[in-house]
Amino acid sequence: ASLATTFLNHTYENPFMNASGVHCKDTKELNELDNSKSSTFITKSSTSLKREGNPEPRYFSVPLGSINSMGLPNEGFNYYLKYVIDRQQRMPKGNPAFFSVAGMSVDENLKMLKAVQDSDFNGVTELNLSCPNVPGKPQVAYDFDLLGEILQKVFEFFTKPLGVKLPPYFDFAHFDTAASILNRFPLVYVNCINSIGNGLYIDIEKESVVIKPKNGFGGLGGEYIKPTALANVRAFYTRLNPSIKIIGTGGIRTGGDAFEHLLCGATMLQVGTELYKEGVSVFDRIERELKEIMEKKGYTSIEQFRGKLRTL
Ligand SMILES: CC(C)(C)CCc1c(C(=O)O)[nH]c(=O)[nH]c1=O
Repeated sequence: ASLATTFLNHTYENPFMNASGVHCKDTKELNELDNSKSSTFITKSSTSLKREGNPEPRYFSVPLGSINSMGLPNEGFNYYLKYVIDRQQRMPKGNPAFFSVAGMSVDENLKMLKAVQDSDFNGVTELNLSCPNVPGKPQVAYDFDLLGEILQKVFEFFTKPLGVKLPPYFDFAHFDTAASILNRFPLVYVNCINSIGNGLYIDIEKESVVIKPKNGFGGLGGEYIKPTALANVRAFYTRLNPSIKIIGTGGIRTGGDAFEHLLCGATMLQVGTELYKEGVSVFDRIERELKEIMEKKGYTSIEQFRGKLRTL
């Protein structure tokens, strides 16, 4: 069975890569990803300037996943742009890399995207729409008027491949409204989902929360979020123009989880929490497990079952 995956006219040897934010903060982590069985990588969402992020503990692994309130710690936009452009020069035939931006304001996002547009970067850009809005208003992706406005402004000048990272939605009216907005723009993909926002994990022995920022509230990842991730992948796969691909992120721990995301219609698959727990060897394991499942079912390629989820 082959895991070959064509995405944006490039054939990757497999659909797997890291989720932004995990194992992608500096050159060491990015190089390790690039030399792993991950088909490519995405950088930590960058802001214009380097950010320390929130006080620690700000990430905590738990039996069924993870909780985090990192606060966008990153080396700054120029650091990551330099990394991906140096890599293009080092490996002109390398798989296209992904570059994530998450400005703290609409203007900061536009400024960074203009810089990407004017640069030699020839990979894929991901706009993290969980980026914060003005205090008191929900994140951009949950403010539908602002969602349309920011994409309108971006596509007035951005002509390189652009995808968006979406938080989970939980209501059909939200799936419908978000999809109707996204369908208006020449996006190359939507990435479903970001962590489920503002969960709370408690250590019963200490009768305490486990992360310091936000009184312990943080984004959930891992097994907790797979059903929500699958639903969002399926909801957007069935609502968006076929030209807008789906990247499946959320709860991918085994080859079976990957198979389920592909059944829902995902093209590329991102691994976050499990990569944090296992390190880059997670890609070897998940790829082996997915191949075993495909062979048992008689599939030789992913196209034979992608999107073919049955209903009753
Ligand atoms: C939540 C934000 C800090 C606004 C964006 C960065 C981010 C973070 C983070 O840096 O805290 N964590 C996530 O699970 N998803 C994200 O998109």
